[in-house]
Amino acid sequence: MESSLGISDTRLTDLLLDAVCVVDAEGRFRFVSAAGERIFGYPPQEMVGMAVLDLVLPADRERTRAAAQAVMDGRSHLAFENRYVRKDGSVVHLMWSARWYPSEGIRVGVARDVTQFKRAQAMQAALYAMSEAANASVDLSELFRRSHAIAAGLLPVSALAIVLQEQGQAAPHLAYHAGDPAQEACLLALCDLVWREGGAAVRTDSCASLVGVPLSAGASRLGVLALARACGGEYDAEERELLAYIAGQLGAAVQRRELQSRMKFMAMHDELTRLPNRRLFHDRLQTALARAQRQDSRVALLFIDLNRFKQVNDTHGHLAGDRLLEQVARRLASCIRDADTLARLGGDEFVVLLENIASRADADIVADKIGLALAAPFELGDGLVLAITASIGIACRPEHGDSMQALMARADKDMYRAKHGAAPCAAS
Ligand SMILES: Nc1nc2c(ncn2[C@@H]2O[C@H](COP(=O)(O)OP(=O)(O)OP(=O)(O)O)[C@@H](O)[C@H]2O)c(=O)[nH]1
Repeated sequence: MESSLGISDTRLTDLLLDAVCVVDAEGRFRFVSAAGERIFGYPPQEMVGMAVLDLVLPADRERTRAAAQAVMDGRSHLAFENRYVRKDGSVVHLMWSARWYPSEGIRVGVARDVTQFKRAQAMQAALYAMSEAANASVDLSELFRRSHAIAAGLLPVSALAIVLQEQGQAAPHLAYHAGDPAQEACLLALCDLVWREGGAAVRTDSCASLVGVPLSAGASRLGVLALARACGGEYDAEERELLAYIAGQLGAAVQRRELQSRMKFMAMHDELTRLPNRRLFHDRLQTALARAQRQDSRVALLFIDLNRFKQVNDTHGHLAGDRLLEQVARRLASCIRDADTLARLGGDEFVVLLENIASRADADIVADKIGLALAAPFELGDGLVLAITASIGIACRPEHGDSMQALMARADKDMYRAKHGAAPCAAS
């Protein structure tokens, strides 16, 4: 057919970026314009005679069948969206406008490739969802659960695994796995490969198609995020790119969270010995006293102050002093039970909180144990061996008071007397 300009309609449609498709009543292509090759990946002549639905992504077929029926019932359809599988197996997102011509028995549809737009939309959705998850979730496992849900909303996922490299650990450990348990082993093997080689990897196993991407933030390698899809082909380049994007967001969130928990730890612990600091100790003591008052139980405080520690610093240097404090902390920790609290109040002062003791004698036993533990010489490196002593003061609830202030003051006073060779405070 000629246009009023004397150019054939077909040559005009060939100029369009959108593909014009003419489909017969049986749902077979009768004509596809030149843009069809770019959009569907098939030369237009090869598409003639093919059933439309055979090219539609299986998940979208039912919707597409219903939309085609609506068009054939005379309802023109604008902006219907579905996905086709291109000749090379990749997926293209299309937006259609279509009309049925009853006298010719044909349906004419114009297909626009909106893949780039959809991808940008998906990335945007992932960005929002991930940043929301990163800020809202309370802990890492909740963040991982939400990231899993976001990934599953954008990609086919039958199982997901996250491995993380913790500080001081030799190798990354499994931090999260959800989905088909049968796929855990192959996901872990892929995580191991990605971690060792430092780059994204894909693998097709008997159980699934897998993809793994590094989790990192800046120059820090944090772990690996890996997905499995049980059926329906492999992850294409676009899906891998989307996953890398999610991993980038997740990596930044994990790093932020690690930083937060490190800061939280540092606010409550002593940097040198990693023991609870004064602030955390006060919290624990308050809680212990409240419990003791409820249960009418006994609590003891042991104040431990090293004797002439300043001399160690002055004679052997601050580093030797630090090493000595670290070793003292370890020896003190070995003298108490898990339920007791050992803290460093500052400098060379430590404190032990004993809960649920039967009598003052129990506190004396621990004090003797500490004296013995500290009596053995300390090897501080470079051949330096030192012996030290400590002064210990004891206060017990209820006999020395019921408040934190009263017990701390009493234990401090008792320690001072011990240091200066005076007899312990008289029992009150
Ligand atoms: N190496 C090291 N020294 C510290 C640290 N914190 C405090 N100090 C030092 O510990 C010393 C404590 O001095 P003092 O309180 O006089 O303790 P002392 O020498 O044991 O004195 P007495 O308790 O009276 O026997 C000071 O020299 C502080 O500078 C630390 O983290 N590392």
